[in-house]
Amino acid sequence: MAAVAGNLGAVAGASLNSNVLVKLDGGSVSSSAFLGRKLATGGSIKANVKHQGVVGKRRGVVAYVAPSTTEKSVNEPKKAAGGIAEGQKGGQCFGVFCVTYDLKEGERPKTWRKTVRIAVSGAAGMIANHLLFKLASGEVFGQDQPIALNLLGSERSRDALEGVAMELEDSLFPLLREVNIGIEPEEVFADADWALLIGAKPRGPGMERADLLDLNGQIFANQGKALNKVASPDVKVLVVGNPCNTNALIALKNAPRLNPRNFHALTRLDENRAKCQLALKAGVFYDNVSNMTIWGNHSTTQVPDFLNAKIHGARVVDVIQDEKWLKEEFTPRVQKRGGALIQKWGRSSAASTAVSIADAIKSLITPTPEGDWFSSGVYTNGNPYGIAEDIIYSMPCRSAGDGSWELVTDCEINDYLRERMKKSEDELLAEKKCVAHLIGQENGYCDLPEGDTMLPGEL
Ligand SMILES: NC(=O)c1ccc[n+]([C@@H]2O[C@H](COP(=O)([O-])OP(=O)(O)OC[C@H]3O[C@@H](n4cnc5c(N)ncnc54)[C@H](O)[C@@H]3O)[C@@H](O)[C@H]2O)c1
Repeated sequence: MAAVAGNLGAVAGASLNSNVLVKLDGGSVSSSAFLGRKLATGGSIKANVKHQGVVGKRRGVVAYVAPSTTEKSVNEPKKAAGGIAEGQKGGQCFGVFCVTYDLKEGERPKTWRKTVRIAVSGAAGMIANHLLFKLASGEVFGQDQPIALNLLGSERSRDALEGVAMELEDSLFPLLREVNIGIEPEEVFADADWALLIGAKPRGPGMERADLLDLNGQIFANQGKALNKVASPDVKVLVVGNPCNTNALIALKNAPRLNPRNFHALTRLDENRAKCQLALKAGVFYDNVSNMTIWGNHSTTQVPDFLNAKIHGARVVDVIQDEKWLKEEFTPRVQKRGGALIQKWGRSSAASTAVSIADAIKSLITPTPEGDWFSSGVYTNGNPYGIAEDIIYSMPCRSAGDGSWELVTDCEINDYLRERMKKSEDELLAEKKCVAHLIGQENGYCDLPEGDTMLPGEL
């Protein structure tokens, strides 16, 4: 943890043990048992600061004030959860986010809602570097919604994680009430209302696809176990790290306490890409494209559904009237968009992925517009499309805006779609066999379909 910022900068360089009481600027500073961040001076501070009665004393301070009407104020003693030592929940509080101020009742921002706690893995990576600032700005959860960020990194990205937290400090986001960092999922996921699982190992040179499934699968098995143990019982889990459908299944299977319906694999980027291509072809602005389903796996077997999609409320097939283009150009273009982007600038999509994560969250916390739907990789426990049960498969969903979703059950499926949907389903069933040892099943074997269908460069 870093407990050094603002007024506390004066003590930088000191090494404070836990349970020390420090008087500072007339306020009282009490410490908790957080681990200290190494300071530039080589010292470390083990203090969680409680500074009273200084609201408005320096510009921007009020922006970080916690208590308000939120019940998750860092001023309140933290209850132990899931065997996590008190003071370690959520990871280690960082810098200015360790400073909390007691506000007088009348000074609390009454319009703010209960703090939402968001755990983000791979927080020092490229996607998170875009996403975290969207979350903190209020763009995703709303301008009256304070948030706490619990950031999970890997051993290798420990320093980078602090760099990210420093940038969050310097951004002075009014709604950002806490930033906690750590490398232990059981600490970082504590009390999480949302878990955005982005961090994963990239595919190394010469690495077989099966090896990657196993390597990343172990990460998601551990993270599933940690979520099961310490996250909020209603935590919404969005898996981004590839292969995201199977990783989501692994996390779900390792979290029996949690509702399987709360696990999602991100296919919103694919949906957005498909909408963009249809808009381009039809010569319309892309917000006129609706009802876009991505069926199946987030791989090149995914099926962008032009049969049920609409432009200006009319069927795409009636507006574009070029079936050959829809089948032979549109479909592979969406399936391989990730690779095309990498060829252009040498790295995988990060900003547009972050946008699509924001979109995916907003789709679950906002009522879906009448007649429309969104795509998400969801648990196939009962569906009218004949998709195998017990996998994570992208399908059309609607939400009442409370974090839950319902399947759209009346899509038209023709032979063209059915054949391709089956291929993607077969791929997911094969991936599931490969990771049987990680989801409590026996007799696993890895016999993946011919060809490399994972998105190029994204693995
Ligand atoms: N589903 C999608 O639409 C989609 C789109 C783009 C990328 N992705 C995937 O998202 C993932 C992240 O992409 P990126 O560009 O941010 O990668 P990145 O390499 O920039 O960042 C990944 C970060 O995760 C960290 N990490 C690795 N293992 C970890 C672990 N066990 N716990 C916590 N952190 C860990 C790494 O140290 C790194 O900082 C990749 O798997 C990529 O394939 C998915």
